[in-house]
Amino acid sequence: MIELRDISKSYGTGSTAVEAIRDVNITIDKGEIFGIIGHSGAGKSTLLRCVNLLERPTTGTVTVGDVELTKLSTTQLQQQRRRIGMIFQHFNLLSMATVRDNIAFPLKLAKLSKGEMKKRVDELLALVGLEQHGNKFPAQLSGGQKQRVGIARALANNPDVLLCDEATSALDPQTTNSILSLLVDINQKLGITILLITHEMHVIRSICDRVAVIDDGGVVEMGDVLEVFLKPQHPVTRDFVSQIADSFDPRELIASRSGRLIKVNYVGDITYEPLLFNAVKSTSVQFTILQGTVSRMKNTPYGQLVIEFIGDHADIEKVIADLRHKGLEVGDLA
Ligand SMILES: Nc1ncnc2c1ncn2[C@@H]1O[C@H](COP(=O)(O)OP(=O)(O)OP(=O)(O)O)[C@@H](O)[C@H]1O
Repeated sequence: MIELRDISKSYGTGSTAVEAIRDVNITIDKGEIFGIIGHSGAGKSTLLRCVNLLERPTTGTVTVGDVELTKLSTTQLQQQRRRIGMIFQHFNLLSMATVRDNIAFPLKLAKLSKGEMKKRVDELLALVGLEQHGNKFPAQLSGGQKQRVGIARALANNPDVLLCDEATSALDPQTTNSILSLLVDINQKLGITILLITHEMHVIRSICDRVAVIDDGGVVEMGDVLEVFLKPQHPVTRDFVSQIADSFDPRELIASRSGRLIKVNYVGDITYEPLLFNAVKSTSVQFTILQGTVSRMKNTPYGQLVIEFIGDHADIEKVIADLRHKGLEVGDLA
């Protein structure tokens, strides 16, 4: 649905030039929720704005659907932008217009009749749960409600793609979660492809299918959220993962424990099965859980444990082999 090929973007020229994006290649499938995460200044906004050409890349091509946007005329580009909705951190609503008029704004540009416009605004108000608030002004709404207006406006022309520019960064945790649920709902009901940028790993973990980590203008890691989250390779990725992980490093225990310390990762329905108990019960091995997380990423349960096994070496090997056979990823803590 979205293809960014060899994208670079520089601001300024000569000795003051800033290379905000360098050689980025990302392909996003139809119906995916794709997240781009990076620290402040990494280039997230620039990259997102390259997708609808609010920023024109210095080099490279942008294709949305089967249309290469980078080679269109201004008029053709305006037409194609209707297929790409966008929401913003600070909502960007018209303060002097009611909720209904804010949502109707892109419909006016698309020259819908009054009747069609009313019908569509009613549908959109229902979709984002604001049926009771159509005649209010933005100043009379909470942050979460303002973002719902932003989402309704972005969806007005039935876009194929929704770009989200730090859409929950100005919201408290509870409101953030309600907006994230709404985005998933929209993705599932309407099949819209969502591309979001964020500096919060929580956002990625809650709703994204895949993630790209960017640092200093380049992609340093990309893949399925589960894969990247459970086995982060790049220091910047590890940094983001640690935002939602236990800050205690279990390797500090190695010197003080006499048993064998093992790290176990598991994903999917086996998370809720008594695999550890079953693996040790016919052996002499005892175990202690030293650290553990059992949680969910989007809809997938997963667990990460650090376990101390005490017992006969051969029996411990047998337990490890049994766990691996059941699909768990098992390795020594090192
Ligand atoms: N219009 C501009 N002119 C010059 N430099 C710019 C411009 N916009 C962004 N930059 C520079 O490009 C780099 C990337 O900025 P960008 O805003 O894309 O990062 P970001 O990851 O979105 O950061 P933040 O999370 O703080 O918004 C930064 O070094 C920034 O100073």
